[in-house]
Amino acid sequence: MADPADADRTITPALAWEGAADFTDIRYETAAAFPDGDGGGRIAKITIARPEVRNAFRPKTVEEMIEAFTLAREDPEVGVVVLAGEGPLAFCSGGDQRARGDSGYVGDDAVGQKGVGRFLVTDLHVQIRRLPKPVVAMVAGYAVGGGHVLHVCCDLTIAADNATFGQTGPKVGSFDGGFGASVLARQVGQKRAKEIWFLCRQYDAAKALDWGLVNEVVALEELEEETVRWCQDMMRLSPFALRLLKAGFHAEEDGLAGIQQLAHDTNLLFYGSEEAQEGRDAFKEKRRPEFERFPKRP
Ligand SMILES: CC(C)(COP(=O)(O)OP(=O)(O)OC[C@H]1O[C@@H](n2cnc3c(N)ncnc32)[C@H](O)[C@@H]1OP(=O)(O)O)[C@@H](O)C(=O)NCCC(=O)NCCSC(=O)c1cc(O)c2ccccc2c1O
Repeated sequence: MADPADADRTITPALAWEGAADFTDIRYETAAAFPDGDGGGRIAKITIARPEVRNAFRPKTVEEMIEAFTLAREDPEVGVVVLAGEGPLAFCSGGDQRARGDSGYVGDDAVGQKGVGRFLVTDLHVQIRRLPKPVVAMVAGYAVGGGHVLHVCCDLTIAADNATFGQTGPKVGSFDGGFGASVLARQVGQKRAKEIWFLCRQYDAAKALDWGLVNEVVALEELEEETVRWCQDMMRLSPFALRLLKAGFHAEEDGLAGIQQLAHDTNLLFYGSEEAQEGRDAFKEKRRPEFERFPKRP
């Protein structure tokens, strides 16, 4: 049970967030990363805004998150994305059990899902893994069930002192044997990942830090300030280097799909070369490409 005293604690806002799109279940906001003008770019923040159910997600919530992550990806100003939950009590409590049908989660109003059970959150996991910008989970309170899997899928996690982590699937007749198990095992090791899933215990922030499940633990009040500091540090670095690093980390873990992303990221670089441009120009000019001009590098 959440500590009732936590309900009166407030996370200090660190940036002047501006609403950047209208959603029902989430908020999508962006802010200048360096309000003092000491750098450029923006940070995007996606907040699950259903505190009455500890930020559990229904199909519509996931649909909106997918749209928001697409907005963040496509915005050339945005360098880092923060994923958060509304309020001090929960990051996310996983799938909304009231929307759980007999063959997945069912949405009444979500596009293309009327009455059809799905695990749409799977698409969101893949999207976060593929997003060519760092994604930081900012965890206050509970990150449990599918909410725990969400933070596992993020690149970094900054936790508040009241954060509580755990998987609940086997308690409620569910499990995530996808990234929820495999990526978790990469993060904390097989024995601990199996413990988390097989015993369904809850772990406090100190234990999560000790296990390498989170990157940093701070007072709840300072959670956003600390998260933004980490984002600012990344915003000062080469975005393409970070993109390639993320793809590199996932290349092996995500199998052929991971290698594909890394390979296509190298295409982006190759297209900028004279050698690649010679191929394109020769085709357009209907002539033989002069690739002999380019070195056969050792
Ligand atoms: C998160 C809690 C530990 C918090 O406990 P606390 O005592 O602080 O608060 P309450 O229990 O009183 O909750 C307040 C209020 O919120 C409602 N609520 C909380 N979580 C959910 C939820 N997930 N769905 C619906 N409603 C929720 C709760 O009923 C209360 O409402 P009242 O009207 O009674 O006031 C604790 O709440 C808790 O343990 N929650 C459940 C956590 C859980 O089991 N989540 C689901 C796991 S399964 C899952 O998430 C999942 C999702 C997927 O999309 C998958 C996809 C593919 C494979 C697997 C998937 C999967 O397993």
